[in-house]
Amino acid sequence: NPRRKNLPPGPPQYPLLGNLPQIIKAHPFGYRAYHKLSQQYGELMHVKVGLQDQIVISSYKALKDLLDKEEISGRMWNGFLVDRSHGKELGMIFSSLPAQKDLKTYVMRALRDYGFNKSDSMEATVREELKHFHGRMSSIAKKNGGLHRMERFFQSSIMSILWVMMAGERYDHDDPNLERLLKINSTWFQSGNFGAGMVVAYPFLRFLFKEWTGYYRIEEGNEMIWGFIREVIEEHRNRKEYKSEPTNFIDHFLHEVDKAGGKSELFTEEQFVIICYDMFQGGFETTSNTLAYGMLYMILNPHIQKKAQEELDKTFEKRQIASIMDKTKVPYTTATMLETLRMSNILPVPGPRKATKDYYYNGYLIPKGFSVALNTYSVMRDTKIFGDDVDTFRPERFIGPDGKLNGLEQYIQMSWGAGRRSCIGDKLAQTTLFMFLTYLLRNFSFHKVENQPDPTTEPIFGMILSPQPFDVIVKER
Ligand code: HEM
Repeated sequence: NPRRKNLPPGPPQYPLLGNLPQIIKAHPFGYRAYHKLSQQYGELMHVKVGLQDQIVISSYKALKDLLDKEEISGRMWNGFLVDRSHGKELGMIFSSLPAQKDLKTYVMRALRDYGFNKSDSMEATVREELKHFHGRMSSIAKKNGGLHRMERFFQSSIMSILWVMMAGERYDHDDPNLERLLKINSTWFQSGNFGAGMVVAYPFLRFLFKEWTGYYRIEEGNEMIWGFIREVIEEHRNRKEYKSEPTNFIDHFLHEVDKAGGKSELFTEEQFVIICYDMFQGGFETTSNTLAYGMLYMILNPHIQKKAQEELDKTFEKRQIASIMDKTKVPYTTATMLETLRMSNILPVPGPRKATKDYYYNGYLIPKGFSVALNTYSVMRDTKIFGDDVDTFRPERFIGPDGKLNGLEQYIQMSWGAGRRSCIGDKLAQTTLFMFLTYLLRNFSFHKVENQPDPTTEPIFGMILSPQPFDVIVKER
């Protein structure tokens, strides 16, 4: 095939296996394997993951140049993703249909009416959550000498914040519905093990080896989440408020569904179920795990924690909750947050794009139908951008000689993708991270348990990375 000679370089392929042998040999975690292989094959690399052809983009420049191109603004939708939405291309994250664009625009506009992406109301929601969170942290500090096992610790707060944006009401930490939702999400995410990786490589395996591929967990998660959202819809329908003046996103959508009277492909209940699914999956595990990593890096680097606390003590009163506008007042703490995002990089290879048409870049062909992977891990570990010590946690790299942020922050923005398929939650995520981190460090301190080995920063591998559970001593300051 003459077209193939224009493909980007990549390792030689084996029949049926494609490049799986080289990928697995390079590193058991796919994203690190891509990092290693891309150092050999370049910023655009062609690999075959089992039966799936993929172009891997591994430099900041190529990502920046390519991600906003319409030709690669589709999203891969196969295997377990098809089952997630009943075999139909629905929702915002995984659909490549023209309707996705309209739906995303609608969701962002509608959510905005209820505070999403509006600085004041977003901060008010986070502030409210932090007030409750303080109580939780205080009681931890008072018990067992402050010893606490950090495991999915921030999930409930982050879900509460998201729920206020969507449903207009807050869940208490011990609300059984919140607990259910948290359990549902963890079921789905924990299925992202090696087996699920094999399901990506060979989608049909999921039907043959449900147990081995972990696919039964995905099925279980799907059932639970659809059920949960259907109950929410029913509850909102029974309340009937949506009929007159919707006061939250869910009611707003139901209002639109009724108005459309079955004539719209956007406003259907089935579409709504998948939108909620998208919001839970995109908006929840990501920010929570980044925050957990933040805590971990603080206990592993007490000198950095101390330096950030000194800066915060000079700038904020105890119990004062910072605003994202205060970022420049506390450059070192902001740099600590950026370094946390860089090092934890919880979505090192996010849900792949798909080329919907052929596209040429620097003479290389990205063929229609190929999957396109955004290898942000290679950006976050690029020694030409961040210096030789990319594997060290060092916030100073974001600070210039004048003591201010030096502009390297722009590279961290790639954590949220770019172009019309970029993340809708980057602002909420950054606001939450900044407000939580500043508040936590101003009011509490975090320490290693004496005589225990250092907790590892190696992640639990999954669709979204998370730190392994670790012990911490929390002290109120
Ligand atoms: C640390 C936090 C987060 C990270 C690192 C992150 C990262 C990403 C990335 C890399 C993408 C794909 C971008 C692309 O293809 O160009 C994405 C898409 C998306 N994210 Fe996030 N995200 C985070 C938080 C959130 C939050 C808080 C929400 C919702 C409130 C959210 C909702 C979404 C949605 C709906 C999409 C799909 C957009 C589309 O396909 O058009 N994310 N996110």
